[in-house]
Amino acid sequence: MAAIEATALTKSYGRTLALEDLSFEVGEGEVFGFLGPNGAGKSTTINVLLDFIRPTAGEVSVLGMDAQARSRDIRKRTGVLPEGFETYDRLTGRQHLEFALNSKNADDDPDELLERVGIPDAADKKAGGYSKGMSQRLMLAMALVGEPDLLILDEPSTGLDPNGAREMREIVLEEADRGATIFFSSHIMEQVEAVCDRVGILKDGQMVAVDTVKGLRDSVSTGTTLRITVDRIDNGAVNNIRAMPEVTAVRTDESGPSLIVECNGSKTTVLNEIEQQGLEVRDFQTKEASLEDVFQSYTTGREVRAQ
Ligand SMILES: Nc1ncnc2c1ncn2[C@@H]1O[C@H](COP(=O)(O)OP(=O)(O)OP(=O)(O)O)[C@@H](O)[C@H]1O
Repeated sequence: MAAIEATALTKSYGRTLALEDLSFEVGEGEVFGFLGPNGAGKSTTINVLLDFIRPTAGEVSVLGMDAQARSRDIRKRTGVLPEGFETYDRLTGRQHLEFALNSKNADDDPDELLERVGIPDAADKKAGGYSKGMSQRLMLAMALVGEPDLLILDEPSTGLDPNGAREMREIVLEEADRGATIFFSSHIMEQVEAVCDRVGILKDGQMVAVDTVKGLRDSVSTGTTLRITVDRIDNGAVNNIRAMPEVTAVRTDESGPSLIVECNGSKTTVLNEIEQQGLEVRDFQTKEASLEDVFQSYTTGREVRAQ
């Protein structure tokens, strides 16, 4: 059973088409990254999954249940960290958690939850005095209440410092280990790259790519760039390497000294040829397209070449 199954979803707000014939599936236990530029339709999709808004057309099932007919049952088994949701100034961290525990009929220990999200001393302080990062951590603790089967995290790193962002990643991985499915929207590519099994890229309400990070990289990268540190640069050798069928470009960098070789074939063949040309290979690095490059390629149409 898929944890989320969206079929031909369309949502229009007047003349704005926020989602257009959007279909995708998230497997049970999967960590799925949901990327898209501002206005692509990410929040709209999440709101449809939770039945906060109704689609103009199409169907969604969440945890095997129809998102509209069974929204209460779905929300009981789902932890949500919504984007831009504000804590209640006059309630303490513990009171926020008690509210979440009651609504989920769960019996987690609020202190343990706050400890887990890194704000153990905040339990009895009013949320009005929390920093942005503390509020975000409290919201995460609320999402974790009751060991949900599905976690929907909308921009979970908002307001977090680098340590907070790392702890967030660790919690996502722990939850995945426990067997939860995680649907994770983010603009921070390192976060997505570090935790997601698969990534979907949304643009103008349509899913323009869905794959593993590696699969996405392979789909846009026009080749591999090798930076090879050699003992010296020899123009004759460089010309011979440039003439290899798998090599598309060679640049030299006197500092190093290094050769920067763009190739479409095996890097071993290139390295062997460099040695055949009498140069000594001292070190080499391979640079692949980053998820950032991939995102740019799918959302702006610009060609990608790893630098
Ligand atoms: N309540 C609304 N009324 C009218 N238009 C809306 C409404 N909510 C969203 N839209 C429009 O629908 C489109 C998708 O918006 P959505 O908020 O889902 O995008 P998003 O990918 O979450 O963006 P962001 O990354 O900026 O949060 C946008 O063009 C937006 O202006």
